[in-house]
Amino acid sequence: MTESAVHPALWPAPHATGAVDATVTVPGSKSVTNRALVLAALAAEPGWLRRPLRSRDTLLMAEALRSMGVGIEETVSSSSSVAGGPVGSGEAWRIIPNGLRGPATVDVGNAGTVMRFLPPVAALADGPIRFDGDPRSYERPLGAVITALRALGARIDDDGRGALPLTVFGGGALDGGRVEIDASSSSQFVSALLLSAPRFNQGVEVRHVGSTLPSLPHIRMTVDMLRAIGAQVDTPESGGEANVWRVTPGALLGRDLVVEPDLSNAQPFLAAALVTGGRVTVPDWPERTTQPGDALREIFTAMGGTYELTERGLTFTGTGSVHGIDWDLSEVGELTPGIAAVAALADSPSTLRGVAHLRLHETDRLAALTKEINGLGGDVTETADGLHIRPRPLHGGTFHTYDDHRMATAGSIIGLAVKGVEIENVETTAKTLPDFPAMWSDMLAGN
Ligand SMILES: O=C(O)C1=C[C@@H](OP(=O)(O)O)[C@@H](O)[C@H](O)C1
Ligand SMILES: C=C(OP(=O)(O)O)C(=O)O
Repeated sequence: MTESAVHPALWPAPHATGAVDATVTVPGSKSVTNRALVLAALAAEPGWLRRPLRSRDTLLMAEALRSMGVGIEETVSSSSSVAGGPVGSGEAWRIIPNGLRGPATVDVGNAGTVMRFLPPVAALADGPIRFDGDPRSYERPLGAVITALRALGARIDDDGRGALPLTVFGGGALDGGRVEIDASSSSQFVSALLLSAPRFNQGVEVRHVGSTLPSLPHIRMTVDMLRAIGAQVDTPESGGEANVWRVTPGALLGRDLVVEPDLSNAQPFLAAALVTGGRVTVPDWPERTTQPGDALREIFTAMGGTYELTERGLTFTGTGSVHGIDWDLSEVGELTPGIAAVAALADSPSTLRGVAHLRLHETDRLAALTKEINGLGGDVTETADGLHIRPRPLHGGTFHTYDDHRMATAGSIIGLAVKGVEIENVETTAKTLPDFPAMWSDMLAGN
């Protein structure tokens, strides 16, 4: 949780003078876009990705795959309808798989999906692939993936810390087989091994052996997307053993996929409806999804709002009061900063549990939320696996973000209700939502 060495300009978080009433079109899901890119790169034929998220994390993924030889053409599509529903004109990426090869250098930035999903892909490449990234990427856990890949036949050089930087010496193929992994610090370890596994000679059997496993919906997303592109996957839910996933080797199809809006990035806008007693509609909210953000319907309802899911999308309405909650967020950890921000404005205390692994996210999110909300006059304490939040009258001040997009959006939610909040480095939202400041102002202007 180190503060930025340089202090970029402060962004005065807009204060809401009344109830918001807006429709907010949210760009595509980071998690879906980056999985789709990996799967399309491993496929046996070209594929399309429509309405992909264009943000730092997804551009880093695309660039990394390109550097390994994959063709990714960015086009503006004028197609009026594709499988999955009408799309109108918009951005589309054509992905043309090719023989994966090194040498290449991959910049992972601070993207968990890039640093975890790509080393297995690199193991399939012909030649060395070096991985490097932001200083924080050196601290985020990766050791379990490195160890698992070595057990599956990969050659990897790292500096012995089980983290970046490292080089994967791809041999053009990987044996695969059975492997045990402790994924209690990130579900992305399991997703990483499963995503590339159809291309391993023996596929994979991954057994999670840790005490807890966070973000299960993200593992379900991996499995669903693998199946949709032609892979055979056995899971605990499909009658297999608990904590064991199996992927059979086989060719992947070229797909035409429309990316759903990022429901976790919809969070600050729904929160705005909740804390201002207003109304926000997010078009194209999927009826069925593995995205954890879908849980906001239930969580923000428990915090005092109501919602309607219609063909226009999800309309979330605040009632004017905001309540505290006692909630296990282990499945939906990435929603914690936004929930904590709303909880700090509630009429009763909250306990957020099950998210110890957030200490290893973009920053130590439990420490950062505690420090920044308390810096505005709040009363937050860290627990072993979460936060206790006792709402207090808050005052203005600087909200530091520690290069964490979700800290920036969390501070903005508080700024709606508290005058004089200034967000340090709001540009960090570019990780997954580059237009956030403009979208936020437009929402307040009722557009
Ligand atoms: O697989 C994914 O796309 C993600 C999984 C989760 O990671 P953790 O399991 O490390 O929390 C989530 O927090 C992250 O934002 C995205
Ligand atoms: C934890 C997150 O990202 P990453 O994919 O970098 O792990 C997040 O977006 O909240």
